[in-house]
Parts: sequence; structure tokens; C-alpha cells
Amino acid sequence: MTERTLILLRHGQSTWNEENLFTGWVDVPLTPKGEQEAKRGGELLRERDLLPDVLYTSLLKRAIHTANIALAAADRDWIPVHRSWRLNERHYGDLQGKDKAATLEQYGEEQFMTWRRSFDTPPPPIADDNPNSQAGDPRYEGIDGELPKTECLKDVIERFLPYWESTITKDLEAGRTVLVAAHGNSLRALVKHLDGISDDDIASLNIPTGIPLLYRLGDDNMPLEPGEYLDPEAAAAGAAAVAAQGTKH
Ligand SMILES: O=C(O)[C@@H](CO)OP(=O)(O)O
Repeated sequence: MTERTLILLRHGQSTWNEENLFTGWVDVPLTPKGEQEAKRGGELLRERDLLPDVLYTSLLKRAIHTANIALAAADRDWIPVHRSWRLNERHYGDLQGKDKAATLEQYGEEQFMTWRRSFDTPPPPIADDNPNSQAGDPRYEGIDGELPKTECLKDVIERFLPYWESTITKDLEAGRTVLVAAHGNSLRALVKHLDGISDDDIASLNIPTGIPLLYRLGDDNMPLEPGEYLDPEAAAAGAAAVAAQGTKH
């Protein structure tokens, strides 16, 4: 059996992470701190000799820039890249652009957590004329199916896993080290699948920004051992910070 190497990387801190706003498909840039996190992520890959052969990213610049910075730090700028909307962050519907703490205060913790972390209840859909809607955005012209107006985690799994199975795993099977640079909730969708996490338990799983998460996979493309954050201490602190986002003022 040959071991397959998969590295997951959530983008570094974005401007809307810093401002504590629901982001979803809104295409916001990294902050200087986010760029620094991405660089450190790439250095961790280089230090461990985990050199990606191929990159998969979303269509959003916070993931694209994170990958570029990390790959530059690992001296792997040149590897082939595949971009797909299927790796995009979860579409946050009408919450896109709204302040997380203010939303918690307005709707209460139960509703807030249902929208934020329940498996199958999406937030209300976004209107096409909302400035944070992606209606008419040329990058989604070729989308197969309908442009989402909101999504829950279940919807993300339904659009991400077919791509994982049909495309990303083919590179793993060819022996390539695969880097997936994506988002908090699209990576939660993949980790749920890999780690066999239940629909209820996935609510408490949070992915920190900018820290590579390494998986060694077997012939069935499932983990041989639990995933490993390359900086476990920073990962634990980062995940706790994501979990606390609703309460920050
Ligand atoms: O706003 C978002 O798009 C996501 C990721 O930043 O937030 P949350 O962790 O609240 O799902």
C-alpha cells in the first residue's frame, strides 16, 4: 500500500474575519496578519518536507492568496493549480456582511448557532439586489447548477464531496501530494467525511486560519491515522478563537 498525502489549509485571517463579519462568498482580502499566517503555513510545510505537487483552491482571493504565499514560502510556486467554486466557503445567505456579535444579540444564541453551525438549517436566502450577493458575478457564469443564495453545511458537502471523489482523489491516487487551500466551512465538510464525524458532533469542530492540517490516507482515500496540525498549540488556540467569534465585541 502506498501512503497518500493530503494537506488542508484554511486561508489566513481575512479583513472580515478581523471585523467579525459573516463572509461566505464575499471576496474579501487577507489582512497583513493573514499574509503572515500563510507564510508561516508554507514554512511549516518546508520544515517538514511536505512539498505539494498540486494545488486545489476556491474562487475566492483569501484562499488563492494564502496558497500563493504558502507555496512561495515552500519554494513550490510552480505547481499546477485547479480552482473550483465547489471549494468556496459556505454561502452565508442574508447573513453575508452582517456583524456576528450583533446578529447573536439580535436573534439570541439558539438561532445564531442554528444558522452558524447546525448541519441542515441554512440562513435566510440573500436577495439578488443585496450588495453582498454574487448574482451576476462573471466567475460563476459556468456554474453547473444554480448559484446558491444560501447554504447549510449539508449543502456544502453535497457540492464538495463529488469533486473530492471525482477529481482531487485522482491526484492522490497518482501519488501526488495534494494541497487543498480553502475555507472554514468547506474544510469542515471534508474533515467530517474523512473523520466520520456525526451530523451533531460536527457543530463543535472549528478550523483555525493558516495552519496546515496533514492527513496520511490509505488506498480507500480515508485516513490511516488522525489528522495532524503542523503547529498543534497554535491550532488549538485558533480553533477556540473561531468558536468564540459570536461573543466578541
Ligand atoms: O463568515 C464566514 O464565512 C465563516 C468563516 O469565516 O464564519 P463562521 O466560522 O462563523 O462560519
